[in-house]
Amino acid sequence: MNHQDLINACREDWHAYTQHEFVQQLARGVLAQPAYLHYLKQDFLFLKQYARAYALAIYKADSLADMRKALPTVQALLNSEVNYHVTYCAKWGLTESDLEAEAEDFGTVAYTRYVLDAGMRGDIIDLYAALAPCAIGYAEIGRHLVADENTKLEANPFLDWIQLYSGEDFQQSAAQGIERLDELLAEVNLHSQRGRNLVEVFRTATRMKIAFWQQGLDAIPAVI
Ligand SMILES: Cc1ncc(CN)c(N)n1
Repeated sequence: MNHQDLINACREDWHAYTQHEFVQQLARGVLAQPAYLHYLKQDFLFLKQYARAYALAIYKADSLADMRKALPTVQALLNSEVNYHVTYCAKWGLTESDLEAEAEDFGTVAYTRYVLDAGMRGDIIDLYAALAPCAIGYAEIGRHLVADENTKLEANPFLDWIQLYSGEDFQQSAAQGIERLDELLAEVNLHSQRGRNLVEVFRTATRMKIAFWQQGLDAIPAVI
């Protein structure tokens, strides 16, 4: 099996994740600021936990060569994406201490601890299956948004976000992650118990991604 089998096995959830209303509003430049700010703060907390989970891939690897394969992504997360995120948040009036002081929302806790748990109780393939919807999904969203004629590319307050995830650096690092996942999945039969378990890990992580977008939208104060 390969990563495409994982996506095909949970098409509806995948669609709900990659075409979520949060993403549509961001693409049209109409997303309410409280939703975006909540997302940015939670995403900072997410990235820290995600880096911990990715570091688990080094712990779970059997050989030195496999340990090294996880290192570029851990480095990219800690030295590049998190730094970029902090700089980017400053443009929205959020300092690093604001980000650090933020409490983790329920969706952030549920999602990140699910990934850590799937990785800790399973092996390296379970871990990669739980990590995968992040990079694969954001790369797909980035590519789709720049290619879609309905995306507002001029005077869109969220253009930097679209450029980050459609950009060469992120696309390349996602492609490397997919290559590694496919290498590991090649030894598994999709229709075996093992294959079905991996689909369930991937599906659960994808459902958590839907909830993560939704918690951003839910942060918009109700108008009474
Ligand atoms: C929730 C989430 N998922 C994925 C990414 C892309 N690393 C992110 N920044 N935030």
